[in-house]
Amino acid sequence: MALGFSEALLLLTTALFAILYLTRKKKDSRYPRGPTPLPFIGNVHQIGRTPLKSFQKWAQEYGPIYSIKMGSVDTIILNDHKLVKELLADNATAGRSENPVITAFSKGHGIINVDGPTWEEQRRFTIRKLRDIGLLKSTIESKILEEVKSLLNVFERNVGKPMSENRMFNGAVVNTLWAIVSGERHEWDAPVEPEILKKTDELITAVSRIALTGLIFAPVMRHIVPKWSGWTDWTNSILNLKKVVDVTVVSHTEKHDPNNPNDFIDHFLAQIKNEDDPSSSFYKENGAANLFAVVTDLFVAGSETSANTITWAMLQLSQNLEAQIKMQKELDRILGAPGDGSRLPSLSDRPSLPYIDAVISEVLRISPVLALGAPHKMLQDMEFKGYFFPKGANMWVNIYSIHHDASIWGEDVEKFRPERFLSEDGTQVIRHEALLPFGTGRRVCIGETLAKDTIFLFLASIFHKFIVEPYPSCVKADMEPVIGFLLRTKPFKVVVRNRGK
Ligand code: HEM
Repeated sequence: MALGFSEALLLLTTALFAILYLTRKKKDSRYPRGPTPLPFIGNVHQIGRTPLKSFQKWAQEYGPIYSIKMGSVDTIILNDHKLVKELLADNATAGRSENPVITAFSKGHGIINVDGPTWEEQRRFTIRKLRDIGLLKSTIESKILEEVKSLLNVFERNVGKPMSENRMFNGAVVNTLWAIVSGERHEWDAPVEPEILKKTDELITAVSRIALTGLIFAPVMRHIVPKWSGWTDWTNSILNLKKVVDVTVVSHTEKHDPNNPNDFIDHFLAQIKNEDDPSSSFYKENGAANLFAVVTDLFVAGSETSANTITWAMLQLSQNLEAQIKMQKELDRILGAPGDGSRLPSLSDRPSLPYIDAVISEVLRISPVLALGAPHKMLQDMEFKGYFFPKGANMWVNIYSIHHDASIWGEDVEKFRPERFLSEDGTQVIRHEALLPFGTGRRVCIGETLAKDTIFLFLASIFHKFIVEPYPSCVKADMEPVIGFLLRTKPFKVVVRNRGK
């Protein structure tokens, strides 16, 4: 009897599943347990529309270390801050995924998406140079304050009008980073948007799209549905940003004075010029490729994360007027009452402003914008507390679940309460070991200090000058995050009033 098409398809699929099941590689019995995966898609279908809740549910079911399969990739999820700190300090966990969608961005260069000698060399150099630039007289602080002044003007022009959260801080944050990297400053609030801002925005939109279509978990889609999956926009946006960065690099090369570096690109060019070791990641063309990759890494890692965190702070403070007023009283004590006699905050005021520090920690706790950090890859087999982690497996830190664990933070874990980061008399900031918004260990974020300085100066300046209230339709805003490449707020509006008048 001849088989019909659907019977043949069913037979073929069953046979395929059976072959996959029988030939699957047997895992070491100490490999972490987890929900049963399907062939090809793994556990992707079980993650659903509320991934953070699915991850939390699995942690309750399988414990602080469990495993899932993202497509065909073995992925270990860590949910306990003490275990995370111990594990991520070990070089064996410091690799990065070889996902072709992600590596299209950097092709073996830069910091974020590479491991091995290139990563070590580029990371060490970038940390050192960001610190050096921060110590120079034209400090990072003055560059941030330039942007703060522009932002205050925008707020001033909008007093009494509804202001949408959408892209409220992106221009100012990208400009801060661009000023540090290239020494150039653009009017981001000008009628014609600067190219660097436009292209960074395009790239971030493209990243959000590939997070939504699932391209990262099923890279094969780039060959089958390149447009729909977001692959075409993703690769185009990389090329477009590269063109803008290249123009700036060329103009820096033409004017380059190795004895007088002014910005990050100048420092990098001097390093390339002095490098005579062919195995170095600064050597000739390799150095040039790393320059582009590191500059774009700083943008991608630094701009949306900082801008989104400031947006979360706006939302929380507009919804929690009591905390906002406390913050303003503290600011008035140090900067003077808002108005003609007062001044802008500076980084040296920070130790005298513990409440703001506590507000920033609480925002980073409740809304860690990189909720699952950045995936790590096991560089070698590892045995750890009775578990076995094989070389090549991915490892994610569930920062969100650690930050929302009632056994660590107490029953009011979902409440915005900056006081949890203050001593009883309110004068000292408490550093909590389970607060990990920047990750930890060998791969910890290199921009933590810059991000905290930026967030501090932006919030202190805005809230000293303005009262920020919810727009009437947003009085009880929905605080649930929108999940994509980053945790974002749902759309909301605020109205600002001048405090000094
Ligand atoms: C609120 C702002 C920020 C947050 C929440 C944040 C968070 C993070 C996290 C969770 C990681 C992953 C750590 C890991 O792999 O375990 C990371 C990595 C990184 N961040 Fe940030 N970040 C922020 C701002 C910045 C800024 C301003 C810069 C640079 C100017 C930056 C540069 C980087 C780089 C280059 C990496 C990769 C480090 C590596 O792979 O070795 N970040 N960040």
